[in-house]
Amino acid sequence: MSGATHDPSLYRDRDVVPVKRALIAVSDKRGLVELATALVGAGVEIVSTGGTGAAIAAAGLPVTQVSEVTGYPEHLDGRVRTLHPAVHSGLLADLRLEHHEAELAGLGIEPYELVVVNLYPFAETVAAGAAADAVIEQIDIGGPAMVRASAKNHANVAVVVSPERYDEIAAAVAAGGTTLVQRAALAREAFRHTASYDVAVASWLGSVVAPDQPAEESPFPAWVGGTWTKDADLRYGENSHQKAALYSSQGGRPGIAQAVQLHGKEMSYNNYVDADSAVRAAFDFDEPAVAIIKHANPCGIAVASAGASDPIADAHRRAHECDPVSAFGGVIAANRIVTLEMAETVSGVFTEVLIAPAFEGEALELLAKKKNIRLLTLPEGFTPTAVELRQVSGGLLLQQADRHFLPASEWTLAAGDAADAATLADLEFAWTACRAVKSNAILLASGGASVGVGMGQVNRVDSCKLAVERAGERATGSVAASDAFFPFADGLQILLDAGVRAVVQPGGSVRDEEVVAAAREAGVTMYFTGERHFFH
Ligand SMILES: NC(=O)c1ncn([C@@H]2O[C@H](COP(=O)(O)O)[C@@H](O)[C@H]2O)c1NC=O
Repeated sequence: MSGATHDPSLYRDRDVVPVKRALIAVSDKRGLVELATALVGAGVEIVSTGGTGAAIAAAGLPVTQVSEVTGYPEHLDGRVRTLHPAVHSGLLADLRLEHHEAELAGLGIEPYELVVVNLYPFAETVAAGAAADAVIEQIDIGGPAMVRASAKNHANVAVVVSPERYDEIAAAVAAGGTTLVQRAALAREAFRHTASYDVAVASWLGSVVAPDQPAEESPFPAWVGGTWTKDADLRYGENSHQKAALYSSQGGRPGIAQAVQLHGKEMSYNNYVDADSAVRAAFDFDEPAVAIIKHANPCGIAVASAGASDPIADAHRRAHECDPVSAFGGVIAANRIVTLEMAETVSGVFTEVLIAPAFEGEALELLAKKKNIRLLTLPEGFTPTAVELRQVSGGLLLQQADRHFLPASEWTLAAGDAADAATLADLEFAWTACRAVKSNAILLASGGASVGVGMGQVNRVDSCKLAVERAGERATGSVAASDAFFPFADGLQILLDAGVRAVVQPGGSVRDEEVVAAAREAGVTMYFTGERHFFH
């Protein structure tokens, strides 16, 4: 229980607070000298920690070292510097209260009206791969303590945690002081900053130094922290009556949210969802690949054919040919640089979004002539998501992303003759590509390109019908992949009747014998992978 009285009549009004004394301790020294110059120009006394004070003094500006205020040298390798009542009482005194003012004066402690702090670069040190002890030294203790104290006391103190606010704060100081509204906004920013910092520290300790369980028991920690900052309000959500916004995860790996838009109208909520699916599908492949997505499902997916003169253009052309009707208004992802040749084929089709690692100059120039297409590049350092989070009411599901594609060498031949190399390559392509198709998924492929996709049906028979119908004549001689086992022979029979020549599926149904017999009777090769690719 705090000792505060909370008697509203005791609080004196304080809106504009003139700044007479500022405490500055910053790791990131960008803009420091300019800010200090402005403050000194406005008659502000500056108190600073070692490195910050040295930088200010080197600029020829007057500065008081914090050790002079505390009467203690900075000690324990700098672990204790500002952690002292002479500092913290000056930050926490609520000068709206007469007795705080009197107590502070009695102790001979002077208040601060401005605190400028940014914290030790913890996340950057982790990212640089530093050893645990070096990382621990970068857990800032004194900084967050000052930030939190000043933010709590924003009735009296303005706290600045970002160099982006320096101009604004210098202007306020010069104009006579900070306003309560301004200080409250800065306090909000300050607590978000320390909260994000603590999440980063807690996550690192929980995953690197002291995992909750041995990794072989569970790769998932007992606690998951995360903070996200808003990038943009979107025009609307999945539908126009739903409001929506895009957030970036702080400290996470860069992904679709950080993609750079080079051209076109604002990205919509559905554009982001589909672009994410498209990128994920294209990056399931190591070889040049293109995925065309509609409503989170591929309507075409292909890798470059061997010896293609322009591999990514070839992959796109063949992905498009899978289902040109559905590709209208599609979202395309390429896992290689978009070439002029690919741009030429894309420009002939109405396309919502094209996202890729980069664009050749001429490709960008050509596509940018089209008003309706959005062109995006993936952020630097992009890698496919390794762990997926999904919200469920009241909680969150975490799972490792499905990026495990058993090669044909690990499959079991269940029916027919062993496939030749070309057929096996096609089966491997189909098996990988069908991961990107919502269950129940059936994908027919030929020559490293999908030719018919049956997606999202609540029984496998309908997925087979859909895949065969979409493939038309191309079903004959194609190969098929099924994301999970055939529970009966009926779905498979549809594929066999359509002329499919080889099938890959997990196997494992109680009626596998019936299913294998149907394949044998049709003289069709069938492999079991022993692993499925459900996708919801
Ligand atoms: N130990 C302390 O009392 C302490 N007080 C302030 N700091 C941090 O020291 C940094 C500034 O140090 P310098 O001015 O020496 O470059 C800031 O990031 C600030 O958050 C401290 N460092 C760590 O906890």
